[in-house]
Amino acid sequence: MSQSKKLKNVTVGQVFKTIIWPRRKYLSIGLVLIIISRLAGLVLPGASKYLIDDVIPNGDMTLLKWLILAVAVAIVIQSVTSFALTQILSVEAQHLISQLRAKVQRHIIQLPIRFFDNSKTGELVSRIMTDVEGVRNLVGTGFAQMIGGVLTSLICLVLLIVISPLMTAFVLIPVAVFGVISLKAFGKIRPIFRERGVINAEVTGRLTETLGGVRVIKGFNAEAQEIKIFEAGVTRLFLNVKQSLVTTSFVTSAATLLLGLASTGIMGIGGYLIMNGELTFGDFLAFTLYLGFMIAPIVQMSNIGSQFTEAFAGLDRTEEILNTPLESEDGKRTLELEHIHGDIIFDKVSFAYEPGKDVVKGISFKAPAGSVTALVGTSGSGKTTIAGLAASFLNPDSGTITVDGHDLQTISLQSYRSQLGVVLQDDFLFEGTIRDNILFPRPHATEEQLMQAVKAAHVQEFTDRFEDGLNTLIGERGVKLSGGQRQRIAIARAVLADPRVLILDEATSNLDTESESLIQASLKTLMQGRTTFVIAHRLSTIRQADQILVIEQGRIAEQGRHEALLEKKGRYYELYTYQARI
Ligand SMILES: Nc1ncnc2c1ncn2[C@@H]1O[C@H](COP(=O)(O)OP(=O)(O)OP(=O)(O)O)[C@@H](O)[C@H]1O
Repeated sequence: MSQSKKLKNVTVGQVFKTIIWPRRKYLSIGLVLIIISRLAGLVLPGASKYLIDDVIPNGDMTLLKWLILAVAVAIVIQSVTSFALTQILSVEAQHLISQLRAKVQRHIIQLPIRFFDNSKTGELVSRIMTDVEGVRNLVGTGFAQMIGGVLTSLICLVLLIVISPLMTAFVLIPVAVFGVISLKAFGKIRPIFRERGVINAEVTGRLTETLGGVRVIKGFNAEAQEIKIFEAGVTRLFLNVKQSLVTTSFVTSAATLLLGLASTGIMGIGGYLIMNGELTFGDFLAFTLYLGFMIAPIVQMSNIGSQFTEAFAGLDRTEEILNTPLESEDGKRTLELEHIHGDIIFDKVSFAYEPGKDVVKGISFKAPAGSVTALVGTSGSGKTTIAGLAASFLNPDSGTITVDGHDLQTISLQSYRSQLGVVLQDDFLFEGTIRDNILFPRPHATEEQLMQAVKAAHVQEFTDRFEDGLNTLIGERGVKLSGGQRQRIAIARAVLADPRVLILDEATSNLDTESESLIQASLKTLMQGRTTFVIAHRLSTIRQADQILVIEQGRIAEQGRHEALLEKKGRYYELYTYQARI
């Protein structure tokens, strides 16, 4: 709710400039087709007048033939133009949707990590896939209907005035009342549509989490709770739709009522005028038919109006995302480093997720190029945050981090991250082959480079057992891998990427001895010659580290190598002996 309040309305002018104007070619062709189609549509009521006033009373067979020919041609024109219209405009609308989806995804993926910390995955999926869908109404057939409707109504209005100004005036009053009602109504439902986007995203977000975490849910027997939460979500969605339906159906009914009353009045006035000889039967029939043609689009407008309102509401939300600054949009990040040596220095670095609550408090240390810095400490002490700062995922609130003497905040993300590698606990593998997963950071690596990485990470030890080797599919449609196997793929990927700076979050899970020793060996190769920050859980890694930082509540409590720290019998000794006891 608070999110929707923050939103600014997208204006008609903005939409015209960014969506309508660039498509002026399609839309003008569409417009011409609409004009032809609507004019053709008026041939039938026009012909009826001649049929009644001239052909039938005079028995004029020649005129009858011409009339029938004209009506038949008009109908063919109408069907051809409406086909072409749908083809041109609907296809262009879908094209626009795909372009917008790509644009929103491109933007979202470049937002800072902090943004993702605060958003649900499913919610973002919904923003990319669903929010932009409404725009099809702006460019697609909705647009054609609106322009066509306005045009038909105007032409019919002129024809009605020509036939009888008095009867036309009688019709215009309810039309004006209807106009006021519908304008008010659409102003009211725009926030409802926007709220729908929010609810939709929330419900989808939770659903994605529920399905992803199904093991935990079943493990805690929490199905009933999730069912309840989802039901509550879909009910909110239903109530929202209901609310907008009440408004739109009110508008449609108001139209039917007001315009129906007008038609009734017309019957009276028309009958009176015919009896007085001031109106012919043909004119009366044509008036009634034209009136229908004028009214139909106005009633339809309520539908189109809600489609437009929906489009605008979706655009409001899309615009909000597109206005969120990209992580690279920090004017200071202009330094391009061709090659990074990897000397990293933290100088009095502080960081807070929430203002006033520092999680990292004035930390200073040096990580020389090629060294391994192990971060140890209790849970929540700030290890991941420090690693995130070194990875440029987070920026210090005060103090500086320098890389080869340059402030990390001035280095372009592209140039730093191209020399950065991360191996995280629950590493990200996607559907595809093992080969694709390893090649992911360097899709154009040679077979030789790939094989080197595969060997270094001891991936072959298990892929050799698969019939398709490295080409084995993993994920839903392929084999399931063990935790240790997944880690080795992640390590192979990092070896192939050959980064200068490496962030490593060691897995805490206990592995069997064979896996464990293979992983240790792989990690050793991986860390060699790279500036490594490792959130260390394995004793072997900690022992070999060039320096260990013992983190306590965001500060470095102790610093040194394993043996020296043990001798000191301080905090590290306590942690170490406590772990050893377990
Ligand atoms: N995205 C976030 N928003 C707000 N607070 C956060 C966020 N991430 C972490 N914190 C807080 O910052 C503190 C340090 O967290 P951090 O993840 O760095 O600790 P850690 O030492 O890595 O813990 P662990 O070993 O359990 O992973 C914790 O108190 C945590 O609650």
